[in-house]
Amino acid sequence: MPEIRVRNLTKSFGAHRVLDDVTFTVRDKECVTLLGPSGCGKTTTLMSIAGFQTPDDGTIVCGDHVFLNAEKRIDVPAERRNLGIVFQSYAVWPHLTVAGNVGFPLRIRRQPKRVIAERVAEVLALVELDAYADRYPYQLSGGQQQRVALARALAYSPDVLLLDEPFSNLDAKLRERAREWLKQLQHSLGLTTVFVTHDQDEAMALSDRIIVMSGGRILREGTPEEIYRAPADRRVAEFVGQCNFLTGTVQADGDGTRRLLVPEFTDGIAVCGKPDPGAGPEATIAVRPEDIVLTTDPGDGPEARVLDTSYLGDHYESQLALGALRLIVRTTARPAADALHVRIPAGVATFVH
Ligand SMILES: Nc1ncnc2c1ncn2[C@@H]1O[C@H](COP(=O)(O)OP(=O)(O)OP(=O)(O)O)[C@@H](O)[C@H]1O
Repeated sequence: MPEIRVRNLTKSFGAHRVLDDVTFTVRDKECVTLLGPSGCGKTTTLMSIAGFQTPDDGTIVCGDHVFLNAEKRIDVPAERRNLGIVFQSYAVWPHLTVAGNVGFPLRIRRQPKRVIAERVAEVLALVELDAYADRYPYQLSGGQQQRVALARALAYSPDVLLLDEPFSNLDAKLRERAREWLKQLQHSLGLTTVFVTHDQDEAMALSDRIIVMSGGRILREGTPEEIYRAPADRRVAEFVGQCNFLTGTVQADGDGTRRLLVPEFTDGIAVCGKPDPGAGPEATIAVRPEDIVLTTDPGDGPEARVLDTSYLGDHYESQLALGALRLIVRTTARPAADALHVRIPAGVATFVH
């Protein structure tokens, strides 16, 4: 499968710039997710790759095939890009059976009947719907309909798969199953895939890499672990999981470690990794709720008061007060009501811009 190279995409609707210098690469066999809040430009980016939107500027290349070169006025029509596309709504035709739906792209490509029948049987087996070939969409569940849409996208062996919130109409349980199932299929077929979602759990579970967008720009790009552990940008940290933010002054220790000095933690908080907070003395760090340790040892850290605790099945989530500072903490055991001390271990806090 080819890789996709998107360079310097820019798109405005009137005075509203919805894509601003968007550049990324999706490598061969990779599943990359565009993640971000509603209106951040994910769909516009995907539709530009698909050929349903024409950016004002930039280039899109798929393998050796130049899809778009705005400067040279190259814009290959969608039907000549050989992409498999699945949208949010179940885009299956109600008047055609499952087999009729899946075979449709092959019929318009004037493939012989025998070839169509073989290929339809092959992709229906892939999406585990071989027993449903003669059913009509109204006789299928939402998840099954979405699998028909996916089978249809796979029927003509696309070079790349483009998926825009394909599971958003499914309930939570079905969504999780569909996600697992798509991941296995994507890996076993080695499909270069671009996935669009605003659901961070879905992005984390499915992707080799995640691209976080906001306001038409890419904020951060990395593996799910990199995005979660070192978000680098406050908006990314807020969007992917929960986070505590603490602002203070930076002190560099002799051994190269840096500490954030905040009034509540008299010894400061050891901060790891990049990015460098910059030349200024003030910086903000991000600390995930599950990384904060609660103890009963006064030597461990400042004393905290529990404002509220919620039981969430596999963990407890508590709101703590340390003077004026508020922290969200996630623990496996219910925190003690009093004599509670807070420790932020070295290596868990990262700088954010
Ligand atoms: N045809 C259009 N005319 C004017 N504005 C548009 C058009 N299409 C998209 N936009 C605007 O461009 C911005 C980006 O839209 P886009 O659909 O790419 O966002 P998104 O991140 O996919 O959002 P969502 O998750 O809600 O689908 C939005 O502010 C949207 O209102």
